Amino acid sequence: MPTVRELRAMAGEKPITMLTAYDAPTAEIVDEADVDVILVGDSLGNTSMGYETTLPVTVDDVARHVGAVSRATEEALVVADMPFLSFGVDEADSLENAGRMLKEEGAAAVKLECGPHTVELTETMVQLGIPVMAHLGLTPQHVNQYGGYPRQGTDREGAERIRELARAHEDAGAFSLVLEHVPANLAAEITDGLEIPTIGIGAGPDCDGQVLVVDDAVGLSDWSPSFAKRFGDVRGEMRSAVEGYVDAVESGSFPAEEHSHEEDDLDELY
Ligand SMILES: Nc1nc(=O)c2c([nH]1)NC[C@@H]1CN(c3ccc(C(=O)N[C@@H](CCC(=O)O)C(=O)O)cc3)CN21
Ligand SMILES: CC(C)C(=O)C(=O)O
Ligand SMILES: [Mg+2]
Repeated sequence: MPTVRELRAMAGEKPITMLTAYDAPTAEIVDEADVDVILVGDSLGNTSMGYETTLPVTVDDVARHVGAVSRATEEALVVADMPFLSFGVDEADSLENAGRMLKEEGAAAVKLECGPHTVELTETMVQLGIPVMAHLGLTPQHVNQYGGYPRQGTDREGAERIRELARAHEDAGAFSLVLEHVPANLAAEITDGLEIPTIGIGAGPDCDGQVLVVDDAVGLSDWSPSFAKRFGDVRGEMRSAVEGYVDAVESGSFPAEEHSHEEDDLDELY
C-alpha cells in the first residue's frame, strides 16, 4: 500500500498508476490489479449520476462513494476529490469537509482543483494532517469560465501561470500534482522542475504517472475525452449479458431447474 510518503518517493522512479472508482466492486477490481492510487473523482457526477458537469456534486455524494471505495480497497491509496465550492469559500468549512473524508470515510488524502486561492489552504490542511493532491491545468469546476473543456497552458502566459502555481503548491506541502489537458512539453517541464510526482491526464507521456476516469479506461462510457483510451469493452460486455437475460426470460429458458427448487411437503397442497 503506497502511503503518501511512498507515493512522493516514486517521482522519477516508477510510473504511478491512478484510476477513479466510485463503488465497491470497481474499487476491488482496480485494487486487485495493483493500481497505486484510487481517486473518488467528482467526475462521478458525469459517470454515475447523469449530470452534464461536476458542479452539482455535493460533499455528501463524494463522502458516500469514498466510504464504498475505502471499504473495498486493501492496498491502493484512496483519494477524495473535493467537489465544487466545498473548499476555498470558508476555511473552517473547507477543513470540516476535507476532514470528514479522512475521519469518517477512510480516505488517505484529498484532491483540490487549484488556483491562487488554494495555496494557503493547502498549507493549512497539510499542517493539520490532511494530505493534499493538487490539480492544475484544466480544472473542470471552472467550466463556466472556460465555456467548455479546452486545453490549458497553450500560450506562454498561461503556461507560466500553471508552472508558478505548481511550484507554489509543492512549497505549500502538496504530495503530488494532477496535470490535466496541458501540452506534453509543458507537463514535462513542470515534472522536471518539481520534487513531488506529477500525474497526467491528457498531459503527455513525461509525467511521473497517469490517471484516467475508470469508465473511460474500461470502455463503459458512452462518451470520453479525446485524450482517453479504452482498454476494454465493458459497455459491450454488459449489453450482451443484459440482452442474454432478456432473451432467456422471454424464451422461458431462465430460470431452469438448477435455479429453482420444490418442497415435497407442499405436494398435497398444490
Ligand atoms: N468520462 C469522463 N472523463 C473525463 O476525463 C472527465 C469527465 N468524464 N468529467 C469531468 C471532466 C471533464 N473532462 C473533459 C471533458 C471534455 C474534454 C474535451 O472534449 N476537450 C476538447 C475541447 C472541448 C472544448 O474546447 O470545449 C478537446 O478536444 O480538447 C476534455 C476533458 C475530463 N473529465
Ligand atoms: C479526472 C480526474 C483527475 C478527476 O479530477 C476526476 O475524476 O474527477
Ligand atoms: Mg475531479
